[in-house]
Amino acid sequence: MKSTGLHKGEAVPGAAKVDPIIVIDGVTRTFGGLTAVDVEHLEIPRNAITALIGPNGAGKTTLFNLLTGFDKPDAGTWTFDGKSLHGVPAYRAARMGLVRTFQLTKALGLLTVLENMKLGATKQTGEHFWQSLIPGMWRKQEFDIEDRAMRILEKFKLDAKKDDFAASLSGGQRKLLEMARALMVQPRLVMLDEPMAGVNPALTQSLLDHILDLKDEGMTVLFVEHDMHMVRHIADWVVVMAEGRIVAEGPPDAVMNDPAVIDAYLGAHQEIDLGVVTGRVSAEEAK
Ligand SMILES: Nc1ncnc2c1ncn2[C@@H]1O[C@H](COP(=O)(O)OP(=O)(O)OP(=O)(O)O)[C@@H](O)[C@H]1O
Repeated sequence: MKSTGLHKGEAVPGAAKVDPIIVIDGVTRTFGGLTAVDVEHLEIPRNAITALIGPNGAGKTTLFNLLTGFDKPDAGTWTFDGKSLHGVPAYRAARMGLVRTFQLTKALGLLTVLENMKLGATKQTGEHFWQSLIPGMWRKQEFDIEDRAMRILEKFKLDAKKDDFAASLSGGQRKLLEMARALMVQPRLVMLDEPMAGVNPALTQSLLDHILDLKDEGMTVLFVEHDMHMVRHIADWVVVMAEGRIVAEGPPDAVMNDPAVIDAYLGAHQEIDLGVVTGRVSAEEAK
């Protein structure tokens, strides 16, 4: 079910949300003379699926990197659940409940699927010196982590592969593993960078279902995607970036029919099904 009634007032860039989980103010990031991100104000609605779209080089990944502590802005502030995340490194953001996946998957090929999952767990008692002196406590936690990992792997139908090296998985299975691993920290916000890129059509539906499940389980999802079918299908809210700025936002149908968006982004691809551009749909199927 699509979530509606997410914003207050008009659906214009910077629109206030009824219950925002992320609030961004004046965030800029430049590389030399290039302004990659220049976001005046942006709110991401809680317990909804928001798509961040825009042409190549619009600054989507850079914004993801900033929000998750993988990069530092030149200026600006942002909060997650009312707490400032400025200067908070990625591992601490993950502990606070904000995790992300990458455009190119970061599953560690020479670790098994289960080992990758265990690495995703934070707040490990073993990390604390004094607690690590009580071995029983550590073992109990190790058991709980493995138990949780197996439950998530079962859901993602990767349980039979738990002892396989991540390198032996297909591209799509690696994406599933990356998403599964992100869930090890019991996040409140999951950020996915191009979850569909390189995913074999056979796994597409299962990936979409997993993303929809995250919302049903109470999580918030923010994802970057070039596949407009997917955006239309699962997004409750769409934010459009071009040249570092937010140029439009609103419910998917309204945004995708907005002439400014068509100019800034969809223009060149209007006639082509983007599934064809990403290789998910053949030109014949798109007709
Ligand atoms: N580390 C960097 N050093 C220099 N320039 C960078 C760096 N990272 C990003 N840029 C530049 O910043 C701009 C925004 O890039 P970014 O990767 O955020 O765009 P994007 O919207 O994610 O694009 P795509 O859809 O192609 O992934 C681009 O012009 C890019 O070349």
